[in-house]
Amino acid sequence: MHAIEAHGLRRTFGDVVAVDGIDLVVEPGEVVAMLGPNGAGKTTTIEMLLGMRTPTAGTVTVLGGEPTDRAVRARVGAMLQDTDAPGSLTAAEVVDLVGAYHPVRIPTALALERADLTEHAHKRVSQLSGGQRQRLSFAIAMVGDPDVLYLDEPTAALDVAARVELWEHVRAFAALGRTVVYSTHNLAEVKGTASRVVVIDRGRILADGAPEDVRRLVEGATIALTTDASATALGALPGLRSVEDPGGAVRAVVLHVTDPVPALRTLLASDAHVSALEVTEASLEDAFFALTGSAHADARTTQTAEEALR
Ligand SMILES: Nc1ncnc2c1ncn2[C@@H]1O[C@H](COP(=O)(O)OP(=O)(O)OP(=O)(O)O)[C@@H](O)[C@H]1O
Repeated sequence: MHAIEAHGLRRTFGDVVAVDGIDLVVEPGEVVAMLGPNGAGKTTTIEMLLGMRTPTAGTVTVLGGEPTDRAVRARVGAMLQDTDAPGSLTAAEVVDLVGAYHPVRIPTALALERADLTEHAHKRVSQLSGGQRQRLSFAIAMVGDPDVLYLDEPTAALDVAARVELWEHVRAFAALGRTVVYSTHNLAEVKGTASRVVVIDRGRILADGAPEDVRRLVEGATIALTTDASATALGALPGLRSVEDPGGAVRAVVLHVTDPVPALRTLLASDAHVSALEVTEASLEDAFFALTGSAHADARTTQTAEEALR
């Protein structure tokens, strides 16, 4: 049995097509990162997988049943972007309440511990900071010991240390063989956590596979170096992406090219002094930009680099 099976999922809001025909089959134990820019349709997709939002078209099955079935809901945990809990209750009381709904649950203290909220357990929700409230949402999502866990941009309000902790807890949870689907627009949050990445933009899936496979969808390399080459010489290089300290005698330069060899040959054949040379193959970030058409953003950067050299 698949953990999640969605076919032809579509959702419109008036004229806006938020989700435009998504097919997604997730097996138990997979950790899927739904990666996409703002407005890509990630939240709407998660809401439909949760049975909270009715699809305009398409079907969803979770753990072999309807996502709206009580028995299915009891085995699903969700951390959404804005979960409201009664401000007058303490964090522990809220987790307790949600735990009482689940036939199988973990102790409240353990859920709070996994969310690093133990020391704030007896604070009222209204007294928690934004990040602490987000961690409370994580504790709520975990208390029912779910088989399927959805996390919608779970680290948005968290500081760096809290982010690291949260991903450690997610990885430990996934290591138990549970299914996790999370949304993010932060590439750093794909690496090391997701076993699979689904790149989504304008309501459609653009790529779906292991992070390594998605990265391989784009060819190319990034060349970083420091040089005293003239502005004219730099301007003639292909794939110029950024120039640091354009007015200085020595500049840090980044190029993105399909084939690094001709660019390197041009550079090294010139009289310019080149140091700190680093060539790296295309990253997941490059793949993401290429797939989502955020290449426009790249073009803008290049233009800025060229303008900086003028
Ligand atoms: N309730 C709604 N009413 C009208 N339009 C909506 C509604 N919810 C979402 N949309 C629109 O649907 C599109 C997809 O939104 P969604 O929130 O699913 O994207 P997202 O990928 O989660 O974005 P973000 O990263 O910014 O949270 C957007 O254009 C959004 O404005």
